[in-house]
Amino acid sequence: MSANAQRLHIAYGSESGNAQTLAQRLAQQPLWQGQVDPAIELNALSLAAWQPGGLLVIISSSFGDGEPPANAAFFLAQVQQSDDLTGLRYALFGLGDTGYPQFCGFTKQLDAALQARGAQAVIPRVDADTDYEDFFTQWTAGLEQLWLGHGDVAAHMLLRVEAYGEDKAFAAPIIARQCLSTLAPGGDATDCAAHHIRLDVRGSGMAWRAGDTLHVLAKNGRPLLDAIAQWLGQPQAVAALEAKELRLISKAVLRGVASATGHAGLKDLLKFSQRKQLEQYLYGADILDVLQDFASPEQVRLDDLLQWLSPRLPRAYSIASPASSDYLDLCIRAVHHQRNGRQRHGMATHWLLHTQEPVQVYCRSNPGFHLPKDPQAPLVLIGTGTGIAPLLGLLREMQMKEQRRKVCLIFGEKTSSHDFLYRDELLALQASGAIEHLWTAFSRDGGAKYYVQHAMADHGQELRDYLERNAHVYICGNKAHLEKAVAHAFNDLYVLATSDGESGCSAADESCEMGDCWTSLQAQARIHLELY
Ligand SMILES: Cc1cc2nc3c(=O)[nH]c(=O)nc-3n(C[C@H](O)[C@H](O)[C@H](O)COP(=O)(O)O)c2cc1C
Repeated sequence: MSANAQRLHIAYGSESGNAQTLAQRLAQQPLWQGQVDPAIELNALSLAAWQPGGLLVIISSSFGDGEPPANAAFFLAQVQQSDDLTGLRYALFGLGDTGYPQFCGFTKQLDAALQARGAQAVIPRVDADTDYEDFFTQWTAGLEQLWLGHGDVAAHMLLRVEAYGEDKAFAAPIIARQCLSTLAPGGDATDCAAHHIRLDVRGSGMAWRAGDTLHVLAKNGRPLLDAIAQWLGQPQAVAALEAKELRLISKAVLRGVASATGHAGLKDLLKFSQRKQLEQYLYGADILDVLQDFASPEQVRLDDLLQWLSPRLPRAYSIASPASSDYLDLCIRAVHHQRNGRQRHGMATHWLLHTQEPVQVYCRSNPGFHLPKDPQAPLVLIGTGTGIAPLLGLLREMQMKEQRRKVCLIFGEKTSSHDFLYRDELLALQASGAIEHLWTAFSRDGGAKYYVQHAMADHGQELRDYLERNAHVYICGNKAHLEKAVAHAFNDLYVLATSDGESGCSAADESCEMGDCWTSLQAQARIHLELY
């Protein structure tokens, strides 16, 4: 192509500068120097003055509700007013965010409008998510191939993130279930506390990064549906309630039941002053508990119940896999308890552990738990139980990107013999140097209780070294205790160091003004929390 003196015209639509930066970077590629003009805003491009033989390269974001950025809206109008654009050859790179319902809405609309008028896409349109660097690199390489006359590579390049969500989930088969806990001699699979689950998402175009969450739309278990139908005396309730949320009971449901029954105890429980008692009551309760405890079947109509209950809610799990791979790993804990004579288990967890059907899933971004931008920044990873999952995701993503950071991992669980989750993989990462320090805190290994905060205190000097080198701290685990315990342990690192007569910190490190190390780390956005 270069031999026949083609020209490349690069135009962008950009609100906050991302597309503009990419367009400018593209214009600077050495391959087409002398045959490219500086990148311009899309609105400055005149289709009436278009010279045949050029290649139009458009990089644009979408804004508002899938609309053009302000500096691109006029170009779309020009396209829409054109009758025939045959002979116009273009490549279109869309930037968007799958968090918006109209993902890449503008660039999809522009692509359709250009094609409808006979323009020819030399590379299929790109739909890129916020993490667009990889796509941009591949797309640029495709353009270069095209420029050199190897159009085939580019013509078959499909760089598209699919925007999945609650209304459009991906059906992912489960291809592995594995017990992560070492079972006691004679123990069976029901004693297994933590499980590794692998989902096959090949071909889905699903995008995520380590630290993101997977949302699972689980089905309600048949025993619960049957029991509610039996209580109501209405067999049709099974099908009617299938898509309803039967476990996470909102106040709106309780108000509905209270108004239908006039139950004084339930009305009391709904008072603001009773909010602690209400929280306790609802912990582990399902709608059948509420009906049995506060209503009789003749007081509740199925139609009313359907109105009170919300659609079933997705359950979120931390992803343990690196960015957008073929398989998506989870680490989940099986929870069981008895209440009102019925055996209970976590709805989605039970579904993931037992279903033979593909599971409806979609990813959601969790930017607060992504790897730090600075590729040198060391990491302090602290996780308890299944809280290891996103930390493992970060470690695996670093491996994939060949990032060498200093990493220390503190893992807490009950016993070393049963609960050292992902033991072999973690030890292998340590042996390879990907983890510099691996400290475990097994609380029930005998003697005094030993938790992650104790491991932190025992390795204070190493931790202070990490913090002074601007380490980022990632914490995942139990909402009730972990954050507080770890925050105290960080503060103590400096209090103790100072009382020992060591400064424990360099003058350059603000985090070392650490009467309050924790607050200081938070203010510097170096604490990343994922608590549940
Ligand atoms: C207020 C706002 C609205 C947005 N609306 C959409 C949208 O409807 N569809 C989409 O795919 N992305 C949407 N985005 C994401 C942007 O397209 C994305 O951040 C892009 O990288 C911005 O590129 P730019 O800096 O070149 O404008 C929106 C972002 C913001 C801040």
